[in-house]
Amino acid sequence: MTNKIHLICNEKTVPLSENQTISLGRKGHGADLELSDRMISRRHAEINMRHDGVFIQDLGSSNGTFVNNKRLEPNTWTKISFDDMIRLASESIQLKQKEVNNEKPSANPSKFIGFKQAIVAKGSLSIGRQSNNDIVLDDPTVTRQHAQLSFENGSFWIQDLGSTNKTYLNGKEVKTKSRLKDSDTVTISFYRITLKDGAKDLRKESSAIKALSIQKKYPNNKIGLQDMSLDIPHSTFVALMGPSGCGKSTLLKCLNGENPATSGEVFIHGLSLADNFNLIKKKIGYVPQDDIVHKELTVYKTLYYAAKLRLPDDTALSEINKRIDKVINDLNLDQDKEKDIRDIKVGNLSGGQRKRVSIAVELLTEPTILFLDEPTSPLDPETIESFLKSLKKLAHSGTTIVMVTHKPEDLNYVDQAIFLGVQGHLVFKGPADLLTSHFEVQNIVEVYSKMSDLSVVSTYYQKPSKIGFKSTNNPEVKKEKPDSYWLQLYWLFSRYLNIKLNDKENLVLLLAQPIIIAGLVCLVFNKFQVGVLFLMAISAIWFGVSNAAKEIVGELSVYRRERMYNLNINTYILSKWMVLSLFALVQTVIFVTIIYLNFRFNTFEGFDDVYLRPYGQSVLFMFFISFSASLIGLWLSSAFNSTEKVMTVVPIALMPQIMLAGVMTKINNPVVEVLSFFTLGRWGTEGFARLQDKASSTLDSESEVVQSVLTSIPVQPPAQGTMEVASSALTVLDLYNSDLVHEGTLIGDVFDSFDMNLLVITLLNILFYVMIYYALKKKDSI
Ligand SMILES: Nc1ncnc2c1ncn2[C@@H]1O[C@H](COP(=O)(O)OP(=O)(O)OP(=O)(O)O)[C@@H](O)[C@H]1O
Repeated sequence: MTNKIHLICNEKTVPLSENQTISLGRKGHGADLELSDRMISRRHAEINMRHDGVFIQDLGSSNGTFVNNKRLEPNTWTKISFDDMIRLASESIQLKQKEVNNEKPSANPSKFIGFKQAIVAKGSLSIGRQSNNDIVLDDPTVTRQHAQLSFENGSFWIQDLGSTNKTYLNGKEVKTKSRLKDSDTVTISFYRITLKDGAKDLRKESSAIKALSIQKKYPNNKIGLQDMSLDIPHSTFVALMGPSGCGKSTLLKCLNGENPATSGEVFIHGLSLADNFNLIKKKIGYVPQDDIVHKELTVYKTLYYAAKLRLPDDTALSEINKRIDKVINDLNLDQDKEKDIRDIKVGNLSGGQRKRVSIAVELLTEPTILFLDEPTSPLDPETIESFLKSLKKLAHSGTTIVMVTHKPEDLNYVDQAIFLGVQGHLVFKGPADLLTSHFEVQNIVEVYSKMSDLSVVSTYYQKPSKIGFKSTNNPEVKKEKPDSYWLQLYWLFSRYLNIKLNDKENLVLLLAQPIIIAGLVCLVFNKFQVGVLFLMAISAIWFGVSNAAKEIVGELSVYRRERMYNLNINTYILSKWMVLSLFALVQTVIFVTIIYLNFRFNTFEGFDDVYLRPYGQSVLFMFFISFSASLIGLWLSSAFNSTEKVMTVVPIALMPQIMLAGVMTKINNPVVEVLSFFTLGRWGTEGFARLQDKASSTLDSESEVVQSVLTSIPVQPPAQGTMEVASSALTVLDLYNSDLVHEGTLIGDVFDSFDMNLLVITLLNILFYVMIYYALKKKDSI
């Protein structure tokens, strides 16, 4: 039996060992001593026993830590003794000396000194989120059974058990069972595991953000940020301010890895951002200036799909719902008792609520740091107050928040401020209430005006000391592939389909399009002819392009944010293409059915066999054109940065489809013909003509009649006179444009079959797919 110091709270007792830090926090958040009072912050306080006594420090909790009724300064160690009254919010804690049996190796080695012995004794230790693991890492981004440490053949080993967010050994993903040396570091989420120290939560050990001598130069040689260093402690709420264009967003993107610094290094909880980006990015929340939510989805669906796309695959629905409830509660989103906010569409929320939903999406993964770019700009003063109060509460319960703002009054809610002068100079970092005195002015507005003058800025510029710092150039940050392509594709498809189906107005318009256009075709053409086939091809192109043109550009902020997290470009494109194709199929069926029925039952007397045929193949071919045209629309949508620009270029993309199809005018110029190879208008019309001729040729006896009807119908202006309508033996192909489909053209007979038409369209699809891919990839570095 030995005497040991214990911490006692309610019925719980935790022994203290020398050099051991015990964390205290709210139940369910992985603290060593968990307290159930809701007033307790997630990471409330820490107690540490050293050779010279026992010390306590408050970790910036919302409701404070008290020793003998005196509130402790956050992040400052205070010595405590057996007689002290220690209180965390309303929970009392006592320090006591107790007699205990000598300990045996613990089941949870993270709380045990002999970590290596524990592995040897058990043979292997499981690591994961679920409570039955030997090492429990209570973090939503950790998989239930995440990894395993083992001792075999005289060596220690680490193996990832197929976790969603991976296990890293010295910064590299553990793909196969790997030998572990004493000097190695295993990282899972923000837990660092070494054979010497066991599992440690890095968030408790070092500053949240440390930037060492970072600089940003844009490719056009414009300086985004001048050399600067920063150190942001954990659980602080920081305002990032400065005149317009001084580099606030640039700094935010350097710190969160979206657009890394050109030189220098950023550390997040002691881990190099460049070396560990794939790990760190899962624990960073970032809400850019634009909302990162879809207006068509309800709040619940928004959070549900975000959870499905970001949390480990094995997260049960009950866990997801619990997390959704928690983030809604943390952000005070459920104040309206009349209607559950979960059921309200994001588009029907106020600006402040919408911003909170964007933040809620980010909080699902329990980020350790939250970057917010001007969240208060669109909010009214009343909303700002409650909004910033909930952010402050969030920061003091463990989430470091860096918020870009222009509003001086926001400083009343933050702990620290960082101020940038023009041209990216760091001119102030420290407690927010010292900002004006630092610049010897009366108010923040004067700080702004002083820091807009370059000559004044240089006197306040805080140039970092380079002593002992080795500069790294261009820390390359790579975007990661998703954890499962199929699952990501499934959830993206499902979310996008939901968005489209929820937009009822758009749905009605989509269905009205084929009815109106096909109706007009039937009205204008009293008999079936090549002009109808041409308009079928052009309508299919129109459906495809117009349905897709706004679909990427309209959600660029969501794309960029998700891409930073783990979005794969291919699954993204495919999810869009699949949903758009479904709509294209419905539109095509409606269109072809109307055309078919009209010309089937409304024929010239004696020419009953002249109508659109075969029905099935016509539907499939028109769908194929529309499906292919969706790619043109998606390419336009990915190549430009605003919906207005895309809508301006849509007609430019559509006109060649009409002009180069060979119906309006004969194609007899080699340059124009080469251009026509790249249009769906040409291959679509030609394909329809071939289908028609194939069907007519089976009519044997009537074939001449068929052909004569086709040729006997005058082509509508302006095509009059442009077609060969000379002989009654002509086919639709002849009517269409003999130069395009017969010998004597650049490519002669090579494409003289329907199958070849399909092949060319397929090749065009590949071309456009590659173009979309690279247009989207380019957005990574912007
Ligand atoms: N991708 C880029 N390429 C070139 N220059 C850029 C790029 N992004 C930003 N800049 C320039 O870097 C400077 C800082 O821009 P940044 O957007 O970071 O400023 P800001 O302080 O956030 O501005 P605001 O308050 O208006 O949002 C500006 O002069 C801007 O024109």
